[in-house]
Amino acid sequence: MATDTTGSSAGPRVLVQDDWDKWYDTLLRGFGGVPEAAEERELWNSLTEFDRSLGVWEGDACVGTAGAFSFRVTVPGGASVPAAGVTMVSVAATHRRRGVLTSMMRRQLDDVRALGEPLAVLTASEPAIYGRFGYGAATFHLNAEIDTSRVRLSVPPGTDDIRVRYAVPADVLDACEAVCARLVPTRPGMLARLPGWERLGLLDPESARDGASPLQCVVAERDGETVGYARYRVKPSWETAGPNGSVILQDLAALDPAADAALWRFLFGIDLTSTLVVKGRPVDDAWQYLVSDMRRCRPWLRDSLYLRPVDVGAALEARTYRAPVDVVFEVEDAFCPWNAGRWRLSGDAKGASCERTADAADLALSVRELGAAYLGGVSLTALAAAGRVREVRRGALAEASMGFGSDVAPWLQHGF
Ligand SMILES: CC(=O)SCCNC(=O)CCNC(=O)[C@H](O)C(C)(C)COP(=O)(O)OP(=O)(O)OC[C@H]1O[C@@H](n2cnc3c(N)ncnc32)[C@H](O)[C@@H]1OP(=O)(O)O
Repeated sequence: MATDTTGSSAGPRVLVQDDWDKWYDTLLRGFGGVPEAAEERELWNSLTEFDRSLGVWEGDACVGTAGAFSFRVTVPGGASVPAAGVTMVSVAATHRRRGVLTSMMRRQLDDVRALGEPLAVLTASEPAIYGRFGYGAATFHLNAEIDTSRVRLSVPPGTDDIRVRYAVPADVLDACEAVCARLVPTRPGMLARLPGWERLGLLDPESARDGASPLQCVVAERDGETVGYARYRVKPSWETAGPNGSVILQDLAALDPAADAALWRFLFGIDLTSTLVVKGRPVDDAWQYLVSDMRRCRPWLRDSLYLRPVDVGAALEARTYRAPVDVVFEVEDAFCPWNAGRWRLSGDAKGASCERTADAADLALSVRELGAAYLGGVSLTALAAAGRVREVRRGALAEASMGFGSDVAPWLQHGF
């Protein structure tokens, strides 16, 4: 990757430490200009990968920002694949719609390719921005607002063997991280933790609480071993008819069904509350199958991780396929033309090869659809029904769609 830090043209140039404050203030202003608490700002400064962060400057004024983190993302089959985590994208409102974002996306994807990362991933402030650059929505978040005064939870056998106890979040951080680390390989879309990122889960600025308590934490233990945890806030409310508080779940992880159910049972039962607000959960989260009344849980979905294959061949080879696939894809990729053309994918549950071919195409699609389907959460059949994938050889769609699917819903465990 280029490390030019001297460029004075309007093109993107690599960020240096001394410019970070100006660069970050440009980013904050792009998101409305509300200052961040010192601990949050300091955390993002420490996590910034300077050699892969870009700024666009006009004189000494920063007018564009874009960063990338060197993530590894779990793909179907359990491998952990290098992925650029695109982040901190903004363009000054004085310079919008002049191609500044496009110039940063161009430079960034060229750099990602040069680094040999097969994938780029991001979460989007607005879904309409990144499709043109080849990103497809690959994972979704389940959100809910559960009426815990009405909805009952039935728990599986073994739940009573779990002890749920309060803990200071920082005191049990290592044990919580160990739980997460065991879960990362089990679900496509999850990110392996980079050094320093564990602090994200402890961030607790007053500005983020909206009247709720500081972060609270419980751990689930079986025979003294930590098998899960939940971090949440409580927002009390006193009304004429009595207490009507809310529990706002930040994150929860558990190693088995009993530990998971014990944590949800705890959250459902916190005194003086009648609503459990749940955001950013996997779409197949187990609590849905334990509740007495799903309608009163008010579930809704939101797009979460957008994925772009930067090297189609390497990306398709990096994952496995739950049923045998032998299909030629005709890939359209206007923004990264090195991907365009025909690729033969041959794979199964053990491994895969994906090479350039002159053979006739079986399926035609753009790299954006390939990105959407890549983690197994969006089916190629569904995309074909929307006209986004075209079946050329009869039978190829069902074969590829079956192979690409994932039994476990892909999920991104936190934003970035
Ligand atoms: C991964 C992340 O960090 S997500 C965060 C993204 N940042 C934000 O939302 C902060 C606020 N918004 C901004 O800073 C800017 O408006 C940006 C970054 C979204 C766009 O920057 P710009 O420099 O204006 O984009 P640029 O001029 O390169 O636009 C390229 C194309 O995308 C389109 N586009 C840009 N932004 C949007 C949008 N929000 N919605 C729909 N289309 C958009 C443009 O219309 C243009 O289309 P065209 O090629 O057909 O003319």
